[in-house]
Amino acid sequence: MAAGRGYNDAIDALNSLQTPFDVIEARRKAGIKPDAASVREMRAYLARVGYTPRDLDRLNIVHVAGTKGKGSTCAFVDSILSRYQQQGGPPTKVGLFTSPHLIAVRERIRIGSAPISEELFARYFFEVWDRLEENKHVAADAAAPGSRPIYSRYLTLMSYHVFLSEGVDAAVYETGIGGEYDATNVVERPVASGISTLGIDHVFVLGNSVDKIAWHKAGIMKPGSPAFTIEQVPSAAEVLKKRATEKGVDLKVLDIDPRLASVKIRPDAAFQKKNATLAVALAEATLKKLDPSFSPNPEALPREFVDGLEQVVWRGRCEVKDEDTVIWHVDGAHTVDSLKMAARWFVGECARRAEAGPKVLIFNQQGRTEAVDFLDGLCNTVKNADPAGKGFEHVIFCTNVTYAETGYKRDFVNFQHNPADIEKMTQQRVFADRWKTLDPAANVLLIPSIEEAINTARGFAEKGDGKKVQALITGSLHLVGGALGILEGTDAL
Ligand SMILES: Nc1ncnc2c1ncn2[C@@H]1O[C@H](COP(=O)(O)OP(=O)(O)OP(=O)(O)O)[C@@H](O)[C@H]1O
Ligand SMILES: [Mg+2]
Ligand SMILES: [Mg+2]
Repeated sequence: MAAGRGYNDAIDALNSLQTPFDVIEARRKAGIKPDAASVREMRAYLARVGYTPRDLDRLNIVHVAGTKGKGSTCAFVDSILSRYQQQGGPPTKVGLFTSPHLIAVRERIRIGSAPISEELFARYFFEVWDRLEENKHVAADAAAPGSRPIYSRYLTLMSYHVFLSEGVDAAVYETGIGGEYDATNVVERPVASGISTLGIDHVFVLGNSVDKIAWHKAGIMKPGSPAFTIEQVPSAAEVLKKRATEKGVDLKVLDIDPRLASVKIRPDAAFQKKNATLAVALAEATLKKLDPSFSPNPEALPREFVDGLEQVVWRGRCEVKDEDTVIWHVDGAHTVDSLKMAARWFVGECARRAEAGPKVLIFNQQGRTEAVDFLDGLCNTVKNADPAGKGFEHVIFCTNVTYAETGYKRDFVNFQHNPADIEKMTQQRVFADRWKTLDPAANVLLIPSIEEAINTARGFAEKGDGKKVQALITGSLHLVGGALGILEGTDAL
């Protein structure tokens, strides 16, 4: 481990906790997946850091699982609760834990909606590091003495330490993968649980059908805590209902909240209204718990809710950035369904412009072979929206390597992918071949870094007739985070 104890040292130490590519592969082949032991292990680490699950009750946790919309829902809840905090509370301090990160690791742990500072991050990171070492024999049956949690679990563990140390009294938690065996599921008495839209993702860990996936997500519902979800596909809805009954949980299935009719939800799309509906219910449940005098008004949302929903900041999702020669559309969608959604949003934005130039796609998704099937919906949605059936003119597949010269930004170092695949652009070649069959008219390019991909798109504007290029950057939050970092520099956080 590095000798220093600054932020960069913390990120280096954290990166050392990534499971390397060859270990991931070996586990995959052996069929090893997270199970109940993963949560026992988290509890053991929690004990080594000095906490019991009872201590987490002080955080009044709102817990959110789902395939898509978790982060957005959490951001809405955080934003609403923050308005109450700003007026003197309750709550007095709001914490937000999300994943993955877009620009910097510390984004995952926020207080008052702002990522914790580098200084605070480094301090708490090493406090956890030292406590794990000092107490390495505690609960030795559940976690090997001297072992450390892997990357995402370490951050989860650290978030509890940060929030408890800083006196957070309402904390919004996004699950990492699934729910039942997720690191965040050490919480036993959440204030409320919410399950956002379910679909197919993380097939190896969670299973290959929506009902299997729903079983995992349902694992965050806890007896004694209210639970909410929104409309789901029937097979998912059924599993959620069944598991709620088994657990003795009263699961409320919410239709789009009619009180949102007068609220400007962005983007103006049904999926986002579902996220907002869920967020409103979760925020109401939290406020009821924290303030016995709070009672929801069934007719209209209070000002704090409206402001919280309308002014939420959730970067990298449906963002438009108007540059001199390029209009960038940036969205971190990375499943079949959410990419269709992103494509629809993109064509909607393009349709509003009378004078506009060629459409350019910058796409990547690293390490998931099934990602090649993400392309069909993306290609066809754009083609079908055009009266002449014209799709993207230029299609760029790049890696998630940030810079042409210096490689990855420290916060994006990733040992979990096969380095040879990135070097040879193996995955991008598969994407390119597929796109050529989907749209033979497209100019398909392979470009090694995000920086060069962005410059290539800018180049199309120079060669064009002065009309602005309309570019969509999508497929991966790593790609989108790297792109925003390049487009905005350090201001992106
Ligand atoms: N309810 C939803 N249904 C379908 N797609 C959605 C929904 N909510 C958001 N999306 C799409 O998915 C993208 C990611 O949204 P968000 O960050 O809220 O999801 P997440 O569940 O946190 O995903 P991740 O797996 O990256 O953690 C958005 O940019 C949007 O395109
Ligand atoms: Mg996900
Ligand atoms: Mg997320």
